[in-house]
Amino acid sequence: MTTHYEIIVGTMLGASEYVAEAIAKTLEQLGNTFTIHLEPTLSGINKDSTWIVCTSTHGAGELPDNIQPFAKSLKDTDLTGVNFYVIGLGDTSYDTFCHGAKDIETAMKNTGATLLAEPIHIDVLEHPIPEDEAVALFQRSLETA
Ligand SMILES: Cc1cc2nc3c(=O)[nH]c(=O)nc-3n(C[C@H](O)[C@H](O)[C@H](O)COP(=O)(O)O)c2cc1C
Repeated sequence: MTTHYEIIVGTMLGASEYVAEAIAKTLEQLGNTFTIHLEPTLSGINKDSTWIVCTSTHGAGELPDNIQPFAKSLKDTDLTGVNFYVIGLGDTSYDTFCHGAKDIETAMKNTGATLLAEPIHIDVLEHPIPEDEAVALFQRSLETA
């Protein structure tokens, strides 16, 4: 069955965008379709699709600027029935490792949306090319979801 995926990207320096593109390629090879959102807005994202939030963390554990308006708009929104995955990029030298991804996971759950698999948190210190690790882990998530 073909599934459409809405890939919501939070990025400052582009690494999460590369990860999103690699995930999209994998999904496409499996016969699915996708849209990548680099300036995500709630109204622009299809609620009948599966969502993937792919975001880094910046500042002192904050979400990148481009995804902050989207994250704020989740408050008081009902997304019951929406299924989602989370892929976070971070650096374990910060004690706020992947806090942005963790915050948006909580915000999504508070809307009533359903997390389909354990969130993926990639340490870019250990994986300087995070897309390879992300694809490997995400393929496992698809199998268990
Ligand atoms: C100024 C700055 C602050 C950062 N703060 C955090 C942080 O608080 N927690 C974390 O896990 N990673 C942090 N990182 C690491 C980034 O999340 C990591 O480099 C990531 O790969 C960047 O992805 P992007 O290019 O998609 O933004 C920080 C990086 C920079 C440059």
